[in-house]
Amino acid sequence: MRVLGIEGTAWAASAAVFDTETDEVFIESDPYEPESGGIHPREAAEHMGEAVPRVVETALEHARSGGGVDAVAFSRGPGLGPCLRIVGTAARALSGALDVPLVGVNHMVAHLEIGRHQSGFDAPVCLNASGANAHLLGYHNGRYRVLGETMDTGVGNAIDKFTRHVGWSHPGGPKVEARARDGEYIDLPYVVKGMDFSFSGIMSAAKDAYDDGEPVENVCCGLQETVFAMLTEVTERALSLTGTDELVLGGGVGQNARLRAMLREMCEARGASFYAPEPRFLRDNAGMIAVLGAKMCDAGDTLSIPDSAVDPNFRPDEVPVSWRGTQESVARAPSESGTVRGAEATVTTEGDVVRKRRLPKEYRHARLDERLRRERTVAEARLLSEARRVGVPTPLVYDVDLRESMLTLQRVGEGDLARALSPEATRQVGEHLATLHDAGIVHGDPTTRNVRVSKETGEPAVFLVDFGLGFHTGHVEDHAMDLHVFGQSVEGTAETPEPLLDACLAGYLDTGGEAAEDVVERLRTVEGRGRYQ
Ligand SMILES: C[C@@H](O)[C@H](NC(=O)OP(=O)(O)OC[C@H]1O[C@@H](n2cnc3c(N)ncnc32)[C@H](O)[C@@H]1O)C(=O)O
Ligand SMILES: Nc1ncnc2c1ncn2[C@@H]1O[C@H](COP(=O)(O)OP(=O)(O)OP(=O)(O)O)[C@@H](O)[C@H]1O
Ligand SMILES: [Fe+2]
Repeated sequence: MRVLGIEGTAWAASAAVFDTETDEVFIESDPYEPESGGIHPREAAEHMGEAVPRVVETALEHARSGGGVDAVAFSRGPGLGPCLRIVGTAARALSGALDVPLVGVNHMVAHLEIGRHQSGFDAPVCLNASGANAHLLGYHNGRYRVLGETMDTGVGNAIDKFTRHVGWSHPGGPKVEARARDGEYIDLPYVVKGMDFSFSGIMSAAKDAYDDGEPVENVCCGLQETVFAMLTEVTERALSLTGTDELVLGGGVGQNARLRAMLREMCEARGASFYAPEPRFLRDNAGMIAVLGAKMCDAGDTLSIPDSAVDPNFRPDEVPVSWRGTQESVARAPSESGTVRGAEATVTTEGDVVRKRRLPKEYRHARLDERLRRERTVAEARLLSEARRVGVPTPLVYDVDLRESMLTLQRVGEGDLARALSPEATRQVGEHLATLHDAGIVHGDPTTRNVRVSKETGEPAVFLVDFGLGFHTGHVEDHAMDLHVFGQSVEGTAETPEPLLDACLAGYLDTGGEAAEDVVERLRTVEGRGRYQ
């Protein structure tokens, strides 16, 4: 089968032909390059109007030599409405004229499927690092689950905003990469919440540093080291949570050599396999649309013209994944023998005592690494004790060794919640989170791996562990984020998440009273936020 792919969500007018027999992908692209500032939707659409017919013609010419095409696949979203509509119109017209099926592809899922296709991995975690997006996806229960994502802008857009501020032309990513090579690392805010993260604080700090006279190459270096360390950390957390040992990278920012080096190093250190497609498949391109289009077409997942509207806010977790088995999953049964390797630390159990040591992470800048290990060890020791004082079951802290970033803790529970999920247990998680929040504490990373379950007395009793990302706050948004992080971890790994999540919220509301109602309301906003900016 040969599939024609058409891409044009924002800047790349691109057409491709994928031949399923030879696995060859022919790509013809024509980028829109704004004269000044960022991507302007109207100008971008004008570019699509001119360039799409041209690149399509070139691709079709290529296909004709092989006998034509058997299907037309196009990017349905997410992206800029005016651009998407031009691509949609072109695709509909072509499928009609050539009398072949029409396939509507989610651009973000295409960014990850190309890596899965080329790597041959079964069930990887996927990091999409693109301009308008940044998220971690894993296939589970018939959908791609968002395990973590940006709480504000996409990673490329964040970098591009900084480069606009210093007067560089779009796109800024490659310029930051080049200048960072001559720079020295500077400290910038580092914000991760479980597997979610945010760029707004670091971007304002980077602009301020530049305005205050810090040499731009140093700001570029600090920016890359911080932003990519954040992405690598949350990726490692997703590997740890799901138990998988495969990672694929997608998206235009994936062209950055420093990001790829960090991810590769992190994977090597934990014995995971890493795959990054070559650059022509990382940046926006129609090749990835054609490749996923072929899989969808093969599964009979085609569109009638009336159902083929584009969707500028098309989320990857909305896509019914027709081309994969429903039993496949990114989640593996966690192993718990001897030394456990979390995302951050190595945990060794000796009788009733566990030693949690935050070993240096070679992938991140030594100064950043030292700062994070120290801050988190201190926060964890303090918050474990404070939580315990307000009545939340946590391990006793026996010893704190800051030089080694090591905590000696009481061993609690017989296993992780990930292996003992029940509505009774998640209800208790809800209750404990409400108690914590009422005391002005957030956990910061309440996943199913950071809750221990004991069944000594028959009924499950849960303990919260791993407060390294916790902090003091009375903000509704921070409290809602705790619930959101827990929800994402349950959805990404549980067989039937709904009753578990309902029980958690019921426990939260029963214990937390009126304040909890505000938090749950905010949770709905957090979940419904269209984060594509
Ligand atoms: C929805 C769709 O239109 C959007 N596409 C998109 O953002 O284009 P993409 O090609 O995936 O990524 C472009 C981004 O990738 C960044 N970029 C390109 N080369 C880079 C490099 N060497 N280092 C860092 N960033 C780089 C650019 O600065 C720009 O922000 C998306 O996938 O989010
Ligand atoms: N006090 C404890 N008692 C029993 N088991 C524990 C205790 N603390 C941690 N563990 C176990 O060790 C695992 C890793 O611990 P922890 O989550 O603290 O490390 P981490 O590296 O910060 O993990 P991550 O960042 O991936 O959540 C936990 O999933 C849990 O199974
Ligand atoms: Fe993209």
